[in-house]
Amino acid sequence: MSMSSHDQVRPMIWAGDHLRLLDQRLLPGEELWLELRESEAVAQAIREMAVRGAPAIGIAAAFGAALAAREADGERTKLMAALATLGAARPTAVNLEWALQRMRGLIEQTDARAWADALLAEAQAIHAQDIAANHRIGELGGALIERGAVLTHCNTGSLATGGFGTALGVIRSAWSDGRITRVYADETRPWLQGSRLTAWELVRDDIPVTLLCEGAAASLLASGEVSWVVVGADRIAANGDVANKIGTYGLAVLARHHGVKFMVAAPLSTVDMSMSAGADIPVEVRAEEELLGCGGVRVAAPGARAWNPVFDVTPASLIDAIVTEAGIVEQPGLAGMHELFGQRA
Ligand SMILES: CSC[C@@H](O)[C@@H](O)C(=O)COP(=O)(O)O
Repeated sequence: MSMSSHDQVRPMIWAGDHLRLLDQRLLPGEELWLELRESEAVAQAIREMAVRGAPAIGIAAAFGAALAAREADGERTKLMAALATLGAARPTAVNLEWALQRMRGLIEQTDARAWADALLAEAQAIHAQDIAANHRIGELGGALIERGAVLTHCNTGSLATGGFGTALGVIRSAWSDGRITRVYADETRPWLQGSRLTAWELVRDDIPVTLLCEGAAASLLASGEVSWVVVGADRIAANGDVANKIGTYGLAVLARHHGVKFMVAAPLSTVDMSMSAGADIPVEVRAEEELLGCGGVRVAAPGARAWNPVFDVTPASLIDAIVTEAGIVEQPGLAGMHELFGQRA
């Protein structure tokens, strides 16, 4: 199935009795929709990055839980085991566990015979709420941007969420208000979410995008052209520390050094007030092979090893604003985070 330019991209669609999922590993070359009929297939799609991006994996897991409810046929142990498998698929983005906790709460409140319908309705609600949250984040974050160029990292757009995007939603919104002169996007090694996915989304929206390798970010920020670095998040701790795609921390250091503002845009489902500081956030380390090659072709010298952490933690002190659908925390710290989020997230 192909999509024409300007269609709203959705990373997944519930198709009556199964989940249709756009395989992000093949973009932009091929638009292949996977048909997932079992919860284990959804867990595998999350583990193997067919779907990625914190909110999107939470939504996919919710649909996976709905499939699991059908498979379990009223057997609580079976259903809970399937939810545990989904939850273990990736460790850093709290959105995954957040969505599954909503499902567990519902299982407690609902008669076993109604689990399948109730969990499906909840998954659809999570999906719709995420899209609405993104639009609000876009409005709030977009209004912070003074006219200038922005730099973003990884992919935080429609593909990484229910639709529209977090950091990319901010950029979309500020672009349509005429506040952005140019969008720079890091290519984002090793999965190239920037060059494959962010560029694909922006080009479809007729928003000009200029790619750079992460190593060029210092020179770009030194040039004075960029007014904001805008990124997403996989988990935000109670003190405002932020886990996001590897390389985000380096960008925040560079931004502070060059007097460039640094914004984190994320929905409430990414805020984890139970985690007191970023040091406690589990950081996923993926296979060495992902880094030793490119596009499936080995490029590193034979015998070389690789260290492949796929997220890092940016201290709150380097962040100027955390933007959520509930509002903005400026210069985030414990007090500001508690004032806005309390026990909500
Ligand atoms: C709105 S997406 C926010 C984050 O999930 C995003 O910046 C990111 O780090 C995605 O990492 P990925 O490994 O592609 O799942």
